[in-house]
Amino acid sequence: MQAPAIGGVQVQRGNGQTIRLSRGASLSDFADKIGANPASLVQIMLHLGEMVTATQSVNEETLQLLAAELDYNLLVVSPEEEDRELLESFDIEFGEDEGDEGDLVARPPVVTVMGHVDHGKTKLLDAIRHTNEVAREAGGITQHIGAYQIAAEHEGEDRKITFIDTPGHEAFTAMRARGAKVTDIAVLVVAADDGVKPQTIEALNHAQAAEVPVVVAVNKVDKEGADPNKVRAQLTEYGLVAEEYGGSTLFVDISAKNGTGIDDLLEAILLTADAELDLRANDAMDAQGVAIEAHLDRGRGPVATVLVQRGTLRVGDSIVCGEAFGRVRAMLDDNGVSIDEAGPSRPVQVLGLTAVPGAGDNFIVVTDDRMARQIAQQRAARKRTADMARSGRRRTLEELFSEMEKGQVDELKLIIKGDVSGSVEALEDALLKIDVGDEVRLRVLHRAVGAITEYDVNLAVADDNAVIIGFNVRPEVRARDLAEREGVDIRYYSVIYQAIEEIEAALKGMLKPEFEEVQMGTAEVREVFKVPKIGNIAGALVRSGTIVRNSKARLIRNGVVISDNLTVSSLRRFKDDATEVREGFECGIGVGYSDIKIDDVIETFEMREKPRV
Ligand SMILES: Nc1nc2c(ncn2[C@@H]2O[C@H](COP(=O)(O)OP(=O)(O)OP(=O)(O)O)[C@@H](O)[C@H]2O)c(=O)[nH]1
Repeated sequence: MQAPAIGGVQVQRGNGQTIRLSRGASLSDFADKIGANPASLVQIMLHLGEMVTATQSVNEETLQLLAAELDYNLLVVSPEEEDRELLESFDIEFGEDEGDEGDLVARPPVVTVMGHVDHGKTKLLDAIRHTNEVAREAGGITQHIGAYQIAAEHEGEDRKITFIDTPGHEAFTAMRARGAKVTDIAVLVVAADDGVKPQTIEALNHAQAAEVPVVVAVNKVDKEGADPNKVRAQLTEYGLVAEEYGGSTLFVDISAKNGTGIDDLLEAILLTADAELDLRANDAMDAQGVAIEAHLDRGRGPVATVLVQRGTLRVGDSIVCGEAFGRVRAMLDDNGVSIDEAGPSRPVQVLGLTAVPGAGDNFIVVTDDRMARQIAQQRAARKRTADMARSGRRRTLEELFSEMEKGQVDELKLIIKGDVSGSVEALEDALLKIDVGDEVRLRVLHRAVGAITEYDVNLAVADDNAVIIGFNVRPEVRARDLAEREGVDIRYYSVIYQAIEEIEAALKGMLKPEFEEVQMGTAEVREVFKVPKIGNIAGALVRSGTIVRNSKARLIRNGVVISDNLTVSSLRRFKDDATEVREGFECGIGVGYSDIKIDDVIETFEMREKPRV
């Protein structure tokens, strides 16, 4: 075959041949597929006007550009597709093999409760469980396993409904970010005395994006000043028109506190399920479903709550769940009662896995332990590669801005977290006022008070390339890990005008970041000592990295920055001065600041010059 020169480089052309690459692949991966030299692909990209290194993960557009140039038909596969293919290689179809029409039986709807803070999600979930106490099996006691099932009477029939027992859209978003579809119906809780709030809309957006029908629970109608009709009117603006107003959404007035209206709400859920969804599953096949929640129990080992979506799960089954596998040793239902089998829509706690799966991981019953182990191991290996590629995949603020300049992105999505509501609001207002013409827009996806949580990071992942702004707050440990894994950009500020200046400068294309903060170490304060002349010294355990004398430091309490601009002025191991103390060791740290409390975290950092891309 003729191999023409492109920009002076000889590469075999594809003649329309199809190749497949995973999302976030590098030029090197591309080169592997077509048996070319990675360096020559780098040169071709340069010729096409893009500077990328061979190992850097590149976006789909770039891959397609290269494929078109070389005459290959490129299919970029998502992680979900890759997993589907992995399972297919074991002759397993996830979520598809529902059998013939005749094999399908009705299954209960799976419901998630969402809504604004304090509007009563938790109270409602408790109330629903409570109304059903009579139906509980003898000997059982309420177990919070992440989901529960109740029975409600509907048109003279006893019908079951499964509720996901983690209120809020955190769980919903986390699962959606992992491609899992768990919820059939969303109950949107709106307090009648408070009306529609930002998070009400956010929750609604999540439900609509996932194409999940919504039932509105207008809560707290017992309260003085409650105005349920106002809630109906407000939601009309967002496309939720109540049935009594000529629309198709069911609104139910309830009081989660007094337990009124709960039966009507359950009825509305079943009516919506019957009208809008055809919820059926094959209960005769090997079980498949999703992990909802999992943890490591000291006595019992990994414990996972799974939702069976199809088939019947039985004690003794070999299962694989994400990267965990094992044989079902025992199953417990939401009353803590040991059961032998669980059919579609039933949540059960499973014992016997080798590791703790992640929420949103799928589980599958396979023919034997060996197959379960192989699938789990292949997934783990693939995830390691993907993680490596991915940490470079999501774009940083700087890259987003450069794409905005080129007109490729016209919206910057932000998630703002701050220490007090005043500052969060002030920051949001100020940011939204930045005027850089019509081409680019700023959109705030979420703002709240408190440390940066896993939810925030998941939201940034689900909404592709949102940037998180931490105003005097820091991420929780798990959120930090997740952000690192997913490559989500988190920006820290402690002065409002600085945040505004940087974002404004950036939006105008003038951002020239030269220094970045690099975290060196964190230490947890265990004790506080008073030392004459020096002040308070923290007896601390180094949690991560290394604490180095004279480095810059800040003090964090409950995820909120108490003081910035500190310096590690004294550092001691036992009675001796130390220049540095590593992770896992105890030491005495003085930062020239007296308001230190037990459980505070001392974070040290360094300003490093940013490598130019
Ligand atoms: N009067 C009245 N108070 C209610 C009702 N439902 C909930 N509350 C109260 O409202 C407050 C918030 O209820 P929660 O159930 O914690 O609200 P939530 O939506 O789960 O809140 P977050 O978990 O913080 O998002 C609590 O003090 C409840 O007692 C109700 O129907 N009537």
